Amino acid sequence: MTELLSPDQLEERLRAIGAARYHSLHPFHELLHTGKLNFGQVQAWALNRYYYQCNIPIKDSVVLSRLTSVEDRRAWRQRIIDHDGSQPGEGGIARWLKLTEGLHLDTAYVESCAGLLPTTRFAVEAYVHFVRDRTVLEAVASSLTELFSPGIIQNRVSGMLANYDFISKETLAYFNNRLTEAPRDADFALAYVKREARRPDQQQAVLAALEFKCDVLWAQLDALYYAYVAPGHISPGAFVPEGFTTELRR
Ligand SMILES: O=C(O)c1cc(C(=O)O)c2c(n1)C(=O)C(=O)c1cc(C(=O)O)[nH]c1-2
Repeated sequence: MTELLSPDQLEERLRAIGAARYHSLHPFHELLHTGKLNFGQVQAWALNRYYYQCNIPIKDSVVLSRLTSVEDRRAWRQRIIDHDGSQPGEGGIARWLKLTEGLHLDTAYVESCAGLLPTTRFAVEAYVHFVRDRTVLEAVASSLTELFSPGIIQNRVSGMLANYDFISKETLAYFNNRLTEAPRDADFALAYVKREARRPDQQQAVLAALEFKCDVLWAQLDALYYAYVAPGHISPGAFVPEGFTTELRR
């Protein structure tokens, strides 16, 4: 029988999953942050990640609809506002489009999602389906990768600014807001699971939800690596950068 963990032991186990499986450890991120990728490879990353960005508020709307307490919904709805904004041109999705625009990608093409790698689509959709089909506790727990995102975002922003002449503070503005939004969201989700996971089976489900989410993030980077770095097999129909080469910058 699995033992019942104290709330703090549960947190410790969650943090251990992040330390072992978060996408900060993926070799594609290492290349991205240290300036090794060429322009086309960075374009491919931003284009594919757009699909994650635009599905996050859909995912959060599903979670919102499943939370039964007014207080929890009040807190959760801020996530949707953060990404969708309250006016045209505001919010995280619009800020992500500033990045893709800065990388010379046509906005209509990005928004059409026509150039995605199939794995990007499948991984992101698996996340949306997970929060719909599993318990609301697992749905909340699956957002807990955000506990680990401020570190990688800081590395990414400083690394990309230092290493790519085609990247500026303005194009990376998306990440500024995340540095305050992510800890706020993660604190809420962590308190929620520590409070609500009161049985061993629920605690195991929470841990498995975080592992699942790490897989969602990891699979997206595996797909980028396979298509745009090595061996460089771009899926039929997916984005092909101009003058595509898998040669890395030195
Ligand atoms: O840049 C990153 O590495 C990163 C990671 C994650 C994450 O850990 O899921 C998110 C984000 N960014 C992000 O910008 C974001 O809005 C976000 C929402 C969520 C979520 O699961 O609800 N994760 C993340």
